[in-house]
Amino acid sequence: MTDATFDGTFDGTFDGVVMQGTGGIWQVRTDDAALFDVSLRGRLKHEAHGSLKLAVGDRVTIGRVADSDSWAIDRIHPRRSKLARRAPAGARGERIIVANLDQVLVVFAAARPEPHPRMLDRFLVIAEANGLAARIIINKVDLVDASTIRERFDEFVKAGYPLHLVSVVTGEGLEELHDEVAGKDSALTGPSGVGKSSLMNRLFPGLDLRTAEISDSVNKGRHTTVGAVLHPLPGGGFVADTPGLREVGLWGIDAREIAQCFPEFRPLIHDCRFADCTHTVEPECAIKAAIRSGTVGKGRYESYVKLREELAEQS
Ligand SMILES: Nc1nc2c(ncn2[C@@H]2O[C@H](COP(=O)(O)OP(=O)(O)OP(=O)(O)O)[C@@H](O)[C@H]2O)c(=O)[nH]1
Ligand SMILES: [Zn+2]
Repeated sequence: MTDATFDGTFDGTFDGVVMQGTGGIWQVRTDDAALFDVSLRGRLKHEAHGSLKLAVGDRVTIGRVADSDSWAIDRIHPRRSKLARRAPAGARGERIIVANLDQVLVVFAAARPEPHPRMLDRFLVIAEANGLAARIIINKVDLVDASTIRERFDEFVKAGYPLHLVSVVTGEGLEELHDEVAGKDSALTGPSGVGKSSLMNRLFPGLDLRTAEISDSVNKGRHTTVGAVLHPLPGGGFVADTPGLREVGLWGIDAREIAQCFPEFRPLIHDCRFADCTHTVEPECAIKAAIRSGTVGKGRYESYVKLREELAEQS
Protein backbone atom coordinates (compact mmCIF):
# COMPACT_ATOMS: atom_id res chain seq x y z
CA MET A 1 0.00 0.00 0.00
CA THR A 2 1.46 3.35 -1.00
CA ASP A 3 0.05 6.80 -1.51
CA ALA A 4 0.96 9.96 -3.34
CA THR A 5 3.03 11.36 -0.48
CA PHE A 6 5.24 8.23 -0.32
CA ASP A 7 8.81 9.44 -0.55
CA GLY A 8 10.83 6.26 -0.16
CA THR A 9 11.27 6.54 3.61
CA PHE A 10 8.61 3.95 4.37
CA ASP A 11 8.06 0.37 3.31
CA GLY A 12 4.36 1.06 3.09
CA THR A 13 1.66 3.22 4.63
CA PHE A 14 -1.62 2.72 6.47
CA ASP A 15 -4.40 5.09 7.46
CA GLY A 16 -5.68 5.14 11.03
CA VAL A 17 -6.79 7.23 14.00
CA VAL A 18 -4.68 8.53 16.90
CA MET A 19 -6.15 6.84 20.00
CA GLN A 20 -3.98 8.37 22.71
CA GLY A 21 -0.57 9.83 23.28
CA THR A 22 1.84 11.23 25.80
CA GLY A 23 5.44 12.27 25.69
CA GLY A 24 5.81 12.15 21.93
CA ILE A 25 4.64 8.55 21.45
CA TRP A 26 1.20 8.13 19.96
CA GLN A 27 -0.97 5.06 19.62
CA VAL A 28 -2.58 4.71 16.21
CA ARG A 29 -5.34 2.23 15.38
CA THR A 30 -5.44 1.40 11.69
CA ASP A 31 -8.68 0.93 9.78
CA ASP A 32 -8.25 -2.85 10.11
CA ALA A 33 -7.95 -2.49 13.91
CA ALA A 34 -4.18 -3.03 14.29
CA LEU A 35 -2.46 -0.93 16.97
CA PHE A 36 0.86 0.82 16.43
CA ASP A 37 2.99 2.96 18.72
CA VAL A 38 4.35 5.71 16.53
CA SER A 39 6.31 8.93 16.68
CA LEU A 40 5.95 12.06 14.58
CA ARG A 41 8.34 12.44 11.67
CA GLY A 42 10.87 15.27 12.00
CA ARG A 43 9.23 17.34 9.32
CA LEU A 44 5.81 17.12 11.01
CA LYS A 45 7.33 17.88 14.41
CA HIS A 46 8.45 21.24 13.09
CA GLU A 47 5.04 21.88 11.60
CA ALA A 48 3.54 20.91 14.95
CA HIS A 49 4.72 24.22 16.31
CA GLY A 50 2.60 25.95 13.72
CA SER A 51 -1.00 25.24 12.92
CA LEU A 52 -0.70 21.48 12.53
CA LYS A 53 -0.57 20.12 16.04
CA LEU A 54 -1.23 16.41 16.26
CA ALA A 55 -4.16 15.51 18.49
CA VAL A 56 -6.02 12.45 19.70
CA GLY A 57 -8.76 11.75 17.16
CA ASP A 58 -6.68 12.87 14.19
CA ARG A 59 -6.75 10.69 11.09
CA VAL A 60 -3.20 10.01 10.01
CA THR A 61 -1.16 8.06 7.51
CA ILE A 62 1.59 6.04 9.15
CA GLY A 63 4.48 4.14 7.64
CA ARG A 64 7.30 1.89 8.74
CA VAL A 65 10.60 3.70 8.85
CA ALA A 66 12.83 1.94 6.28
CA ASP A 67 15.26 -0.66 7.67
CA SER A 68 13.80 -0.44 11.16
CA ASP A 69 10.95 -1.73 13.25
CA SER A 70 9.63 1.68 14.15
CA TRP A 71 6.63 3.43 12.69
CA ALA A 72 6.07 7.12 12.21
CA ILE A 73 3.27 9.47 11.24
CA ASP A 74 3.74 10.59 7.67
CA ARG A 75 0.70 12.78 7.24
CA ILE A 76 -2.04 14.37 9.38
CA HIS A 77 -5.34 14.50 7.49
CA PRO A 78 -7.53 17.62 7.56
CA ARG A 79 -9.89 17.77 10.57
CA ARG A 80 -13.66 18.03 10.26
CA SER A 81 -14.06 19.35 13.81
CA LYS A 82 -12.24 19.75 17.08
CA LEU A 83 -12.77 20.22 20.76
CA ALA A 84 -10.09 22.66 21.85
CA ARG A 85 -9.10 24.58 24.87
CA ARG A 86 -8.19 28.03 23.75
CA ALA A 87 -5.09 29.67 25.11
CA PRO A 88 -5.34 32.08 28.03
CA ALA A 89 -5.29 35.73 27.02
CA GLY A 90 -1.78 36.70 25.98
CA ALA A 91 -0.62 33.14 25.25
CA ARG A 92 -0.47 31.73 21.75
CA GLY A 93 -2.08 28.66 20.32
CA GLU A 94 -4.73 26.29 21.59
CA ARG A 95 -4.71 22.79 22.98
CA ILE A 96 -6.80 20.35 20.99
CA ILE A 97 -8.38 17.85 23.33
CA VAL A 98 -9.98 15.66 20.63
CA ALA A 99 -10.20 16.07 16.85
CA ASN A 100 -12.95 14.88 14.50
CA LEU A 101 -15.95 14.67 16.82
CA ASP A 102 -19.62 14.38 15.92
CA GLN A 103 -20.93 15.30 19.37
CA VAL A 104 -20.22 15.94 23.02
CA LEU A 105 -22.04 13.77 25.58
CA VAL A 106 -22.49 15.70 28.81
CA VAL A 107 -23.42 13.35 31.65
CA PHE A 108 -24.90 14.51 34.94
CA ALA A 109 -26.72 12.54 37.65
CA ALA A 110 -30.30 13.15 38.78
CA ALA A 111 -28.87 12.84 42.32
CA ARG A 112 -25.69 11.59 44.06
CA PRO A 113 -24.01 13.83 43.14
CA GLU A 114 -26.67 16.56 43.06
CA PRO A 115 -26.78 18.14 39.57
CA HIS A 116 -25.76 21.77 39.14
CA PRO A 117 -27.53 23.15 36.06
CA ARG A 118 -25.21 26.17 35.98
CA MET A 119 -22.21 23.82 35.76
CA LEU A 120 -23.99 22.00 32.95
CA ASP A 121 -24.22 25.36 31.13
CA ARG A 122 -20.42 25.62 31.19
CA PHE A 123 -19.99 22.25 29.50
CA LEU A 124 -22.59 23.23 26.89
CA VAL A 125 -20.91 26.58 26.21
CA ILE A 126 -17.59 24.80 25.62
CA ALA A 127 -19.28 22.51 23.08
CA GLU A 128 -20.99 25.48 21.39
CA ALA A 129 -17.79 27.53 21.27
CA ASN A 130 -16.25 24.63 19.36
CA GLY A 131 -19.24 24.36 17.01
CA LEU A 132 -20.06 20.87 18.31
CA ALA A 133 -23.49 19.35 18.93
CA ALA A 134 -24.13 18.44 22.56
CA ARG A 135 -26.39 15.80 24.07
CA ILE A 136 -27.40 15.92 27.74
CA ILE A 137 -27.58 12.63 29.61
CA ILE A 138 -29.10 12.54 33.10
CA ASN A 139 -28.18 9.23 34.72
CA LYS A 140 -29.45 7.71 37.99
CA VAL A 141 -33.07 8.67 37.29
CA ASP A 142 -33.97 5.69 39.51
CA LEU A 143 -33.15 7.93 42.48
CA VAL A 144 -35.53 10.83 41.75
CA ASP A 145 -39.18 11.19 40.76
CA ALA A 146 -39.57 11.62 36.97
CA SER A 147 -41.63 14.84 37.00
CA THR A 148 -39.08 16.54 39.28
CA ILE A 149 -36.30 15.68 36.84
CA ARG A 150 -38.28 16.82 33.80
CA GLU A 151 -39.05 20.14 35.45
CA ARG A 152 -35.47 20.62 36.52
CA PHE A 153 -34.04 20.16 33.03
CA ASP A 154 -36.85 21.74 31.04
CA GLU A 155 -34.78 24.89 30.35
CA PHE A 156 -32.31 22.72 28.39
CA VAL A 157 -35.10 21.13 26.34
CA LYS A 158 -36.39 24.65 25.57
CA ALA A 159 -32.87 25.57 24.49
CA GLY A 160 -33.06 22.73 21.97
CA TYR A 161 -30.74 20.17 23.54
CA PRO A 162 -31.58 16.48 23.25
CA LEU A 163 -32.14 15.21 26.81
CA HIS A 164 -31.76 11.55 27.77
CA LEU A 165 -33.07 10.41 31.13
CA VAL A 166 -31.36 7.12 31.86
CA SER A 167 -30.52 4.67 34.61
CA VAL A 168 -27.81 2.07 34.54
CA VAL A 169 -29.66 0.35 37.40
CA THR A 170 -33.10 0.00 35.75
CA GLY A 171 -31.98 0.16 32.11
CA GLU A 172 -34.38 3.03 31.41
CA GLY A 173 -33.56 5.10 28.32
CA LEU A 174 -30.50 3.06 27.39
CA GLU A 175 -31.73 1.73 24.05
CA GLU A 176 -32.47 5.21 22.68
CA LEU A 177 -29.14 6.50 23.93
CA HIS A 178 -27.27 3.54 22.42
CA ASP A 179 -28.69 4.43 18.99
CA GLU A 180 -27.40 8.00 19.28
CA VAL A 181 -23.89 6.96 20.28
CA ALA A 182 -23.24 3.84 18.18
CA GLY A 183 -21.40 4.57 14.95
CA LYS A 184 -20.61 8.15 15.97
CA ASP A 185 -17.51 9.84 17.33
CA SER A 186 -18.35 11.33 20.73
CA ALA A 187 -16.52 13.04 23.57
CA LEU A 188 -17.70 11.95 27.00
CA THR A 189 -17.66 14.44 29.83
CA GLY A 190 -19.34 15.36 33.09
CA PRO A 191 -18.57 15.58 36.81
CA SER A 192 -17.00 12.75 38.77
CA GLY A 193 -19.29 10.03 40.10
CA VAL A 194 -22.27 10.61 37.80
CA GLY A 195 -21.84 7.15 36.27
CA LYS A 196 -20.02 7.83 33.00
CA SER A 197 -18.01 4.61 33.09
CA SER A 198 -20.92 2.51 34.37
CA LEU A 199 -23.06 3.90 31.56
CA MET A 200 -20.60 3.29 28.73
CA ASN A 201 -19.74 -0.19 29.98
CA ARG A 202 -23.45 -0.99 30.11
CA LEU A 203 -24.16 0.46 26.63
CA PHE A 204 -21.14 -1.27 25.09
CA PRO A 205 -20.20 -4.31 27.17
CA GLY A 206 -16.46 -4.86 27.14
CA LEU A 207 -15.61 -1.21 26.56
CA ASP A 208 -14.01 -1.01 30.00
CA LEU A 209 -13.74 2.74 30.04
CA ARG A 210 -11.44 3.50 32.97
CA THR A 211 -9.36 0.38 32.82
CA ALA A 212 -8.56 0.64 29.12
CA GLU A 213 -5.14 -0.82 28.53
CA ILE A 214 -2.68 1.97 28.05
CA SER A 215 0.19 0.70 25.95
CA ASP A 216 3.40 0.62 27.98
CA SER A 217 5.48 2.79 25.71
CA VAL A 218 2.74 5.40 25.46
CA ASN A 219 2.44 5.59 29.22
CA LYS A 220 6.12 5.29 30.05
CA GLY A 221 7.06 7.12 33.22
CA ARG A 222 3.53 8.31 33.86
CA HIS A 223 0.97 7.14 36.33
CA THR A 224 -2.06 8.27 34.42
CA THR A 225 -2.74 9.43 30.92
CA VAL A 226 -3.37 13.14 30.99
CA GLY A 227 -4.93 13.59 27.58
CA ALA A 228 -8.06 12.18 26.01
CA VAL A 229 -8.23 8.46 25.25
CA LEU A 230 -10.36 7.06 22.44
CA HIS A 231 -12.32 3.87 22.95
CA PRO A 232 -13.41 2.22 19.70
CA LEU A 233 -17.04 1.08 19.64
CA PRO A 234 -18.09 -2.27 18.21
CA GLY A 235 -19.51 -1.54 14.76
CA GLY A 236 -17.66 1.78 14.36
CA GLY A 237 -17.29 5.14 16.01
CA PHE A 238 -15.55 5.91 19.26
CA VAL A 239 -16.05 7.43 22.66
CA ALA A 240 -13.36 9.82 23.82
CA ASP A 241 -12.81 9.93 27.54
CA THR A 242 -11.78 13.54 28.10
CA PRO A 243 -10.43 14.09 31.60
CA GLY A 244 -9.00 17.44 30.49
CA LEU A 245 -12.40 18.91 29.71
CA ARG A 246 -13.43 18.88 33.34
CA GLU A 247 -10.98 21.63 34.12
CA VAL A 248 -11.41 23.47 30.87
CA GLY A 249 -12.11 27.08 31.52
CA LEU A 250 -13.65 29.36 29.00
CA TRP A 251 -10.35 31.06 28.31
CA GLY A 252 -10.11 32.86 25.05
CA ILE A 253 -13.80 33.01 24.21
CA ASP A 254 -14.64 36.62 23.48
CA ALA A 255 -17.26 38.10 25.83
CA ARG A 256 -19.16 39.27 22.75
CA GLU A 257 -19.29 35.70 21.39
CA ILE A 258 -20.88 34.21 24.45
CA ALA A 259 -24.51 34.96 23.52
CA GLN A 260 -23.94 32.88 20.38
CA CYS A 261 -23.06 29.95 22.66
CA PHE A 262 -26.65 29.87 23.99
CA PRO A 263 -28.60 28.35 21.09
CA GLU A 264 -31.96 29.62 22.34
CA PHE A 265 -30.59 33.20 22.23
CA ARG A 266 -29.37 32.97 18.65
CA PRO A 267 -32.68 33.54 16.79
CA LEU A 268 -33.48 36.51 19.10
CA ILE A 269 -30.21 38.44 19.05
CA HIS A 270 -31.13 40.44 15.94
CA ASP A 271 -34.43 41.56 17.45
CA CYS A 272 -32.77 43.64 20.17
CA ARG A 273 -33.06 47.41 19.69
CA PHE A 274 -29.29 47.87 19.75
CA ALA A 275 -27.05 45.88 17.43
CA ASP A 276 -24.39 45.68 20.15
CA CYS A 277 -26.88 44.79 22.91
CA THR A 278 -25.20 42.97 25.80
CA HIS A 279 -28.64 41.74 26.95
CA THR A 280 -28.03 43.14 30.42
CA VAL A 281 -28.90 46.82 30.90
CA GLU A 282 -30.32 47.84 27.52
CA PRO A 283 -34.00 48.66 26.89
CA GLU A 284 -35.99 46.68 24.32
CA CYS A 285 -33.81 43.61 24.61
CA ALA A 286 -35.35 40.59 22.86
CA ILE A 287 -33.63 38.14 25.20
CA LYS A 288 -34.94 39.79 28.34
CA ALA A 289 -38.39 39.84 26.74
CA ALA A 290 -38.08 36.08 26.09
CA ILE A 291 -37.24 35.49 29.75
CA ARG A 292 -40.38 37.40 30.79
CA SER A 293 -42.50 35.34 28.41
CA GLY A 294 -40.88 32.12 29.60
CA THR A 295 -39.33 30.93 26.34
CA VAL A 296 -35.81 31.40 27.70
CA GLY A 297 -35.00 29.88 31.11
CA LYS A 298 -34.00 32.26 33.93
CA GLY A 299 -31.18 29.97 35.01
CA ARG A 300 -29.71 29.89 31.53
CA TYR A 301 -29.75 33.68 31.46
CA GLU A 302 -28.06 33.80 34.87
CA SER A 303 -25.26 31.66 33.45
CA TYR A 304 -24.99 33.94 30.44
CA VAL A 305 -24.56 37.01 32.66
CA LYS A 306 -22.03 35.27 34.91
CA LEU A 307 -19.94 33.81 32.08
CA ARG A 308 -19.98 37.09 30.22
CA GLU A 309 -18.66 38.90 33.31
CA GLU A 310 -15.95 36.29 33.79
CA LEU A 311 -14.83 36.62 30.20
CA ALA A 312 -14.93 40.41 30.26
CA GLU A 313 -12.59 40.34 33.28
CA GLN A 314 -10.08 38.23 31.34
CA SER A 315 -9.70 40.63 28.48
N1 LIG B 1 -28.47 4.60 41.62
C1 LIG B 1 -27.66 4.57 40.56
N2 LIG B 1 -26.31 4.50 40.74
C2 LIG B 1 -25.53 4.47 39.65
C3 LIG B 1 -26.06 4.52 38.33
N3 LIG B 1 -25.04 4.51 37.45
C4 LIG B 1 -23.91 4.46 38.18
N4 LIG B 1 -24.18 4.43 39.50
C5 LIG B 1 -23.20 4.41 40.62
O1 LIG B 1 -22.54 5.67 40.67
C6 LIG B 1 -21.19 5.51 41.11
C7 LIG B 1 -20.24 6.23 40.17
O2 LIG B 1 -20.23 5.58 38.92
P1 LIG B 1 -19.00 5.69 37.88
O3 LIG B 1 -19.42 4.96 36.66
O4 LIG B 1 -17.74 5.29 38.53
O5 LIG B 1 -18.97 7.27 37.65
P2 LIG B 1 -18.00 8.14 36.70
O6 LIG B 1 -18.81 9.26 36.18
O7 LIG B 1 -17.37 7.28 35.68
O8 LIG B 1 -16.96 8.67 37.75
P3 LIG B 1 -15.45 9.20 37.51
O9 LIG B 1 -14.65 8.04 37.06
O10 LIG B 1 -15.06 9.70 38.87
O11 LIG B 1 -15.53 10.31 36.50
C8 LIG B 1 -20.95 4.01 41.21
O12 LIG B 1 -21.06 3.63 42.56
C9 LIG B 1 -22.09 3.41 40.38
O13 LIG B 1 -22.45 2.13 40.82
C10 LIG B 1 -27.49 4.58 38.18
O14 LIG B 1 -28.06 4.64 37.09
N5 LIG B 1 -28.23 4.61 39.34
ZN1 LIG C 1 -30.45 42.19 23.94
